[in-house]
Formats: sequence, C-alpha cells, structure tokens
Amino acid sequence: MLDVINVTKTYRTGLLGGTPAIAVNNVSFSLKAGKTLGLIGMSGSGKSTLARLVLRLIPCDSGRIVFNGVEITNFNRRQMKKLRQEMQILFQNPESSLNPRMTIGKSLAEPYLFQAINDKDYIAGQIEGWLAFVGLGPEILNRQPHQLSGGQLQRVCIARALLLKPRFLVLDEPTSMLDVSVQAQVIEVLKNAQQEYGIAYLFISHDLDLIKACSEEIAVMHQGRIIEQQPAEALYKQPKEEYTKELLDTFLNF
Ligand SMILES: Nc1ncnc2c1ncn2[C@@H]1O[C@H](COP(=O)(O)OP(=O)(O)OP(=O)(O)O)[C@@H](O)[C@H]1O
Repeated sequence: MLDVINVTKTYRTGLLGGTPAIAVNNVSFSLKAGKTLGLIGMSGSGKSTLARLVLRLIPCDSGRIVFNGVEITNFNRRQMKKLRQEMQILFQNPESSLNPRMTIGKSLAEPYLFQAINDKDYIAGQIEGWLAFVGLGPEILNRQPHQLSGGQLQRVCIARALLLKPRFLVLDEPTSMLDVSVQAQVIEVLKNAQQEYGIAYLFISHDLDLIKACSEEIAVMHQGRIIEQQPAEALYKQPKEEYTKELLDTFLNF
C-alpha cells in the first residue's frame, strides 16, 4: 500500500536560512494494507516529520513516496485534495482537531459537505452508523467539544477519520492524553476499524508496551534515520542496535 523510498528532509531555521538541520535522513519503509508499523524513538528523532512527509503535509527534499502503486511525491494541491480522504492523521489532542464552536454533529457532517454530498438523511444515517461503530450514541451530536470527555472526543475524531474511508492512517500518540482505562477502549476501536476495513497504520508512540501490543513491525528512529526495523516480538527480545537496547531499557514498563 505504501512505499517510502530514501526520503530526506532538512529544516532551515534562523535568519537567511540559518544552519540546515537534517530531521529525516534517507528513510525507507513499506507498509501493507491492514498492518501496523510502530515508530519509536526519542523526542526529536524525526518521527512526526516523517509522518508529515508521508502524508505530504510538508514536501521532502529528496526521495519518493508511492501510495497504492502511484507515485505521489510531486502531487499538486488538487491531486492531494482527492487523496486526503485516503490518508489521514489522528493527533494526540483530539480537542485541537475539532472546531470548539461547532457541534459534534456539524464537525462530523463537514467532510461530507467537502465532498459535495448534501443529502441530509444520508449524512445523518452515516454519522449515526459511524458513531455506533466507535461506541458513541446520537445524544452527543448537539454537544460542543468542551462538553465531552477526552476519550469521547478521540472517538469522535476516529469516526470523523473513518467516515472518509481512509486506507492509511497515521496515529500520532493517539492515546497519550487519555486515562489508562480509556486508552484501552480507544485502541480497541482502532483495532476493530483496521480489521474491518483493512486500514494500514503508522503508529507513533513513546509507550513501548502499547506499541508492541499494536504493531506487527516496529521501526526505531535515531537522529533522523531508521536504524533498525524488526517484527515487534523480535525487536523486544533481540534488538540489533545498542541504541535500541538503551531505548527499551529506559522506557519499557516506565
Ligand atoms: N518546523 C520545524 N522547523 C525547524 N525544525 C523543526 C521543525 N519541526 C521539527 N524540527 C526539528 O526536526 C527534528 C525532528 O523533529 P520531530 O518533531 O520530527 O521529532 P519527533 O521524533 O516527532 O519528536 P517528539 O517525539 O518530541 O514529537 C527536531 O530536531 C526538531 O527540532
């Protein structure tokens, strides 16, 4: 489904472009439909930048991104608009993903209107179905984001992403702001969605236990590079790189 090939990104900060800093350095990986690739690494190792590159939210300096057999590296705005439905991101703070002044119902209807779908009964039926899928009832539709719990809000964000029928979803610390009990419920919803719709996930997290439980393969980022990638069990049992060992020792069961 997704092939990322030798992708590099350099940020230039400061006056007149300043000193270039390589955030993502010659990174390659592949992801199959219905599978999860976990992405771990210390803060600043380049995980979020890599996710943004893959989603084409920022341009890469070099390298290629192939999605469903089509090279999208140089897709223009119009081409990307179509693709946005298929490639989405779930952020750690669901509140920041929703308009605070809009009701939940309006936020969920918005993606249909963007697609020029105007049939109100159809939209209402679809929204109700997706809400049920994520374990929420229609009573929340008239509420505003501040009237929902963190877990409910993240479910709304998942429903909003799912209703566009994505094939690839970046999960950027999707449960880090939630209580442990709620975390498990949100992960369950994501697992169900993956099973039912064959969605591929790139799962970024600092929670190494969670990422192990959710990913078939795990890639370790260090200073902008993927320094090792292995099936989840193997990586935790026999990390090849010293850096991975240190990372696991520091953060496992933290
Ligand atoms: N917009 C930007 N402009 C300049 N430098 C940036 C920008 N975004 C990120 N960086 C730098 O790029 C490097 C990688 O950052 P990135 O956010 O991708 O890391 P990360 O692994 O996702 O970190 P975290 O786990 O803290 O979210 C860091 O050195 C960061 O300071």
